[in-house]
Amino acid sequence: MATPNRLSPASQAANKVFTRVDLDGHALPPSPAPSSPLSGRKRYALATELVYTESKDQYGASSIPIYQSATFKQTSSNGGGEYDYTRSGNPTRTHLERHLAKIMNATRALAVSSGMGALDVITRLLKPGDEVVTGDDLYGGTNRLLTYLKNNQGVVVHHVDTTNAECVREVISEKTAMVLLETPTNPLMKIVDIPTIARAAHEANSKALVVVDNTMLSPMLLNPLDIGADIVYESGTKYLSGHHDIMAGVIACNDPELGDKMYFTINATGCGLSPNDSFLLMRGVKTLAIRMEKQQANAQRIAEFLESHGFRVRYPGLKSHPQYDLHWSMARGAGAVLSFETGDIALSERIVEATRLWGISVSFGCVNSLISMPCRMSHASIDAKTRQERQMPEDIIRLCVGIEDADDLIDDLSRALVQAGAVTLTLDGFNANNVVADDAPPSA
Ligand SMILES: Cc1ncc(COP(=O)(O)O)c(C=O)c1O
Ligand SMILES: N[C@@H](CCSC[C@H](N)C(=O)O)C(=O)O
Repeated sequence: MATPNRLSPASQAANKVFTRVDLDGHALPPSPAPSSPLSGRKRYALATELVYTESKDQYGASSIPIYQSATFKQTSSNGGGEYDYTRSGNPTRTHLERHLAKIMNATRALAVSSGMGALDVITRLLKPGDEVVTGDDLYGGTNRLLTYLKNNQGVVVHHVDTTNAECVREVISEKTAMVLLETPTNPLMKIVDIPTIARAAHEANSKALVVVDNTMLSPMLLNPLDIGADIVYESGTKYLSGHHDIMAGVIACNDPELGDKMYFTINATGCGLSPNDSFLLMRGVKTLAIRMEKQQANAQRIAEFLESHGFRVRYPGLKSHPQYDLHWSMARGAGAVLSFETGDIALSERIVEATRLWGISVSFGCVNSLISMPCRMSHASIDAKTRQERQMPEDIIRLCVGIEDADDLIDDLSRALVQAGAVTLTLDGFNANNVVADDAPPSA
């Protein structure tokens, strides 16, 4: 990372009205929001905090205006205004970031142009020779970026089974600069013990950064910063926005220095979230609680439906999930993504293609329900050999459950299962034709 500029006396004078400046000498808006409970006011329940904002808008606008402006006029030749250029800061984005800091239990939040953009900002904290410890069941794009860093930037990346804290301990050392975790993993829905791994990482190297990708759960269901993480990030494209109409990424932390370093990268590279997308993300966040509640209730019903008909279902809301207790020791809900296996790749393809209500699409967290085959779609950037080594079943079907009527979703899925030949009809209903053992490979 480039050495930060020192402030010239002129900039110091120009910025004297601001209490904090960034690594480049720009004034930093106070974070979190003045409406934050960290400023001493009563903390409401999360569903309330998601919608509650205090705006100082000159006309009392109830919703943050979109400051669709690249530049901001200054009142003096020294500059020094709170905003000068949207790459460096924009009032709509700042409003969103303050709100995010509040709901992510952080003192600083940053909004960028995608979830991968967020991980790019975070991994720029690394330098050649640094070691990263991460999972062997990761989102495909995360795996791709880490592979790039390994091949081109001299970063050493260890992929281990992060669902087994012992496997993580074995590779953690004083050289570990970052531990990058996802829970539940995408798409195998495996659970990672954040507090135990964070403790092990910090014991080995007090400067090691524990980073958690919280995309699958959102701040509605988990606050990784409260249980040992140093940085949390998520794809705002998913639950936070909820409608698949924007790409966004959010990052949050409690260490001001870390926050400033990441802000430096955002300003230096220009990946801050646009004013219009900041507005849309802010609007989406307000309905997070009600969407997540409905999506989760639907997901639970669908997981139980599939399991009761003999499918092997991976969902932390099911008691049969091998890490059910661990998940619920950290999280407030199971989320709305689940996966199941059929034992046969062609059969899975027929099921996916036979659904009508379920859109064949990557991504999750949207109000609409989606169905996909991760090995062909979201995780196709992980090569087939690596997928096999990581025991990712090629026949796995991922369901990302939306807010539709649960009976309609179940009816559509039932029809698709019958049409695809995945089940045998009996007088009592139907049952999966193939019972998938825990470690059985799917037939091609
Ligand atoms: C778990 C997870 N993390 C990060 C990302 C990256 O987010 P984005 O698509 O917004 O770049 C995704 C999906 O794309 C994801 O599923
Ligand atoms: N073609 C895209 C695939 C995006 S996958 C989006 C999402 N994270 C998911 O899991 O569905 C790419 O190459 O990144």
